[in-house]
Amino acid sequence: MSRADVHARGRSRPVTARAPAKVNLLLQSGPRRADGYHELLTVFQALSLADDVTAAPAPEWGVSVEAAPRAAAPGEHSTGPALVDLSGVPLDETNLALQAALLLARETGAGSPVHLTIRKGVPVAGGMAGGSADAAAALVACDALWGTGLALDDLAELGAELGSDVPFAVHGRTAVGTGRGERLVPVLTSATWAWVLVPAGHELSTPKVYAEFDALVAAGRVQAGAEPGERLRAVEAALRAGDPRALGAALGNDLEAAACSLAPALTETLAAGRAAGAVGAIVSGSGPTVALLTESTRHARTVAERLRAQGRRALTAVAPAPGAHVLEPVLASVGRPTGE
Ligand SMILES: C[C@@](CO)(OP(=O)(O)O)[C@H](O)COP(=O)(O)OP(=O)(O)OC[C@H]1O[C@@H](n2ccc(N)nc2=O)[C@H](O)[C@@H]1O
Ligand SMILES: Nc1ncnc2c1ncn2[C@@H]1O[C@H](COP(=O)(O)OP(=O)(O)O)[C@@H](O)[C@H]1O
Repeated sequence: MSRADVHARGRSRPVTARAPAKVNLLLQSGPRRADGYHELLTVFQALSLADDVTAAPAPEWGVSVEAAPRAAAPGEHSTGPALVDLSGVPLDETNLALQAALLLARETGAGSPVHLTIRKGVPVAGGMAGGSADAAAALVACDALWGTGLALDDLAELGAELGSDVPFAVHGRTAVGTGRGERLVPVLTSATWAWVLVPAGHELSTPKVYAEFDALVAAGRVQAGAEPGERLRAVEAALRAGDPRALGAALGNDLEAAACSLAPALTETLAAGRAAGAVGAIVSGSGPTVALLTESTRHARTVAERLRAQGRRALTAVAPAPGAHVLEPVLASVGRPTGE
């Protein structure tokens, strides 16, 4: 494609894209590889909890962040700000959304400077891949703004250079991830799954959690990647059957012991989630968000309310959600996830 074609297909107005947070229904980790990454067998599921990124033509490259407005939950009459702490989001060239825009510009030769505005609904450093969602949304928004017209697979491949979770944020839905998590195969599920997310109010660093996992494996306290096929089959069967209790029983995360070792209060949060009626409770990815599976959206609201009554934060979300996609202007203000 020539540069002239690219500009003819691009847009002159700002473009907003939305990309989902994720939970890992299953995360099995082998030992650390020579390149420093762990070989994973994971099942990702994308949530209605999401970040939006607006790309607007600007004199110079830049990024800013604000809290996403929250839609009214059913039965509520007003909306309010999302309770996401934005202080952990870098506003320099280490920001994953800005890195994504610069990478796409470099690879295609098409881009001119943009200012990116991130509206965050996903807790930062919470094990829900919010930074990866921002990178995926920036790729999709800039692709539309500049008219580069890359296929989703090409955007996902570029995204893998920025982080292992970025390809999944591009594709969304439910998928098995292998390699370092960047190689994806979709999983069939026609059911809607209802989640409650309990943010911890502090961050956990992904590299530190993997390092703690290595230490626990070396000490013989955790096994690296036991019985991968069997556990994957149980998750896939529950997804196909649309059975929340079966899926709740099949959830598993090899990083959970490491996350609980670094943040011991998580053990109590997992127990509180089960006691509140969740059919499955798991640390999301490297944590510290706890993801609770429930039987229906109504049940999710009940579980969330029980947890809030104990003074905990609880967000509700449904899954699977689509991957990164452009929001046409009329839709940009609707469809926000609900929650406390
Ligand atoms: C644990 C998971 C589970 O989905 O998600 P989060 O909890 O961070 O959301 C992922 O493996 C995180 O993926 P992501 O956050 O994209 O990590 P990357 O930027 O690629 O890597 C950051 C660091 O994590 C470690 N890392 C990551 C992926 C992997 N398969 N093995 C690793 O050991 C490495 O120390 C690496 O330097
Ligand atoms: N756009 C972004 N949003 C959030 N974090 C970002 C972003 N860009 C870079 N980061 C860095 O990535 C780290 C991990 O953030 P995040 O993706 O939210 O969590 P996790 O890896 O636990 O899923 C943050 O601590 C921050 O330093």
